[in-house]
Amino acid sequence: MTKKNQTLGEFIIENQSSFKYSSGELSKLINAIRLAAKVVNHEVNKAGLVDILGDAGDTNVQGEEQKKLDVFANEKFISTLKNREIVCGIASEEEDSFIAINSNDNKHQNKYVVLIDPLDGSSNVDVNVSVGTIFSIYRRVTPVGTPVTLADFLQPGNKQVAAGYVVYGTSTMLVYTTGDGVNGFTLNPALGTFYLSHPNMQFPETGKIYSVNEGNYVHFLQGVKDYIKYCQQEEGDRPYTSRYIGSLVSDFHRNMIKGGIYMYPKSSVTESGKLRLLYECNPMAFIAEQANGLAVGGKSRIMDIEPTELHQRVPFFCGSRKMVEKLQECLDKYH
Ligand SMILES: O=P(O)(O)OC[C@H]1O[C@](O)(COP(=O)(O)O)[C@@H](O)[C@@H]1O
Ligand SMILES: [Mg+2]
Ligand SMILES: [Mg+2]
Repeated sequence: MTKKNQTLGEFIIENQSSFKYSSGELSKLINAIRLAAKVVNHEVNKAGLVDILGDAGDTNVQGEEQKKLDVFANEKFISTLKNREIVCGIASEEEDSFIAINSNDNKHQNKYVVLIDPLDGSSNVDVNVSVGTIFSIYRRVTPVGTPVTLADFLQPGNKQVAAGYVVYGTSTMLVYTTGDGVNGFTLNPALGTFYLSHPNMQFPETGKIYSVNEGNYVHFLQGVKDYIKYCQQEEGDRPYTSRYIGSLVSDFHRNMIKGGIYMYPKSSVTESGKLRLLYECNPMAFIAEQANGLAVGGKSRIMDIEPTELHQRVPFFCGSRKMVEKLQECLDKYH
């Protein structure tokens, strides 16, 4: 029974039995993510006081300039998971390839792999605007006891066993699902404890907020342009309000609470869109669907896309059911 203000630790133990593969391993994994999130939160909160702002002076496999906090968060999540020997592999936005984790006895006994966007919204890091972390968890497909392979990571989103995000904002929250609804926990910084503050989160059926980088408008497909025009029309409960933080986690979180749609379409400049399927779109899609929302790439359900590459990008439309359906209606007219 979900009790408001239950600690995350209590919630994990209490809900372990409702998880069909429960052996305690996933609980340990979520606990490790909780710990790493607190370490990163501590650094983010005092970012201006320590030498952690600005560029790290390196580019990642996406060709993006890495921020010092990207590198810090990446190291913290990887070392926290590695040291606890609870995963057999990790893939990260900041790592070219996946990392195979050998347990001390070299027996690869663990059955979960984690895919992570250690710091989401990097363009906002230096300007004190909320950022996040995104994680996605799968059971491996290769036999336990053997080294993980790429196949363990290239699984469709509908195979996820858990997914979540941390938002480092005015407060710090960890929101996650194991396929049994979505729950949000707020960190009490004085106690260093996450408490259940948002039980059973649900996207409102519809909303009045649309989130898209309109700076790319001229490059969008006609169907997307039509939907944005629809949002801006003086009719019925419209025009909607445009809100775009530029951190997927923060835009998604606001829209899940208030009702809204987030869009990162493909365009003549970003042919496959910008967001990465495996550690941005799939985890957010799992949460959206568990919260009665929708997540599509256009016609296709994001979680049914068969991945082909670790860092592949896809167009992403996600949010309140009725708003995503209206967008699809606009797209269907042309494509
Ligand atoms: O600046 P743009 O092109 O609008 O892109 C913003 C989007 O890119 C991202 O920052 C990509 O994520 P990373 O910061 O993890 O690379 C999303 O969080 C955000 O929604
Ligand atoms: Mg990101
Ligand atoms: Mg990132």
